[in-house]
Amino acid sequence: MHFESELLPNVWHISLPRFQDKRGILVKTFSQSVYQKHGININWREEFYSFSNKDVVRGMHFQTPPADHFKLIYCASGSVIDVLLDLRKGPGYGKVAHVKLESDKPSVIVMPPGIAHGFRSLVDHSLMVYKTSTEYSMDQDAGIHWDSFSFDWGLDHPITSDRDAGHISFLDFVSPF
Ligand SMILES: Cc1cn([C@H]2C[C@H](O)[C@@H](COP(=O)(O)OP(=O)(O)O[C@H]3O[C@H](C)C(=O)[C@H](O)[C@H]3O)O2)c(=O)[nH]c1=O
Repeated sequence: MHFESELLPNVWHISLPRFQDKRGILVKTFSQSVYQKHGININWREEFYSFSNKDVVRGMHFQTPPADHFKLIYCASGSVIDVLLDLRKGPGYGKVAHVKLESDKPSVIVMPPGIAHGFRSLVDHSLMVYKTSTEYSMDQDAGIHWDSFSFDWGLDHPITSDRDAGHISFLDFVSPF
């Protein structure tokens, strides 16, 4: 595992080893000792996954305190443009980072509380896997409208949930982080 870079302060992009042979492929996504060496020592409490078809946009999601959490994500199949919006008060507030996640070149993103996360699927059946450091809390499940901050998703009419279409604009957001 190679800790590539900090996409935003304390947001890690980690490239993963990918072992291929005539049977197929094996990818290791998490190793406690390797992560601990880089100061990432999280008690992951939940894991879940989603499939998304081409031009689906999910996000921008985050959990507010006291359910705010660290989040680990990776694309196990397909490819997405992953987008991160910094909601933490301070000089980095509003900064955006994005990176292509694809199963052919596997990598993981680990983000701390205060980062809104979303992605655009580039193909059908993109499989996104998540770990979080808190258990899901519907009352603290919040979002910012995907098209309300400075990022070009490359399309005007993505497939979104009604809920995501109704999130507040980033301009109206007041950060609790
Ligand atoms: C995450 C979660 C969701 N749900 C329910 C809530 C909704 O009724 C339904 C779908 O949830 P949502 O529309 O929030 O799913 P996504 O839009 O795929 O959200 C996910 O993708 C974006 C990009 C993220 O970063 C979020 O962390 C992640 O939750 O599952 C639960 O009951 N438990 C859970 O832990």
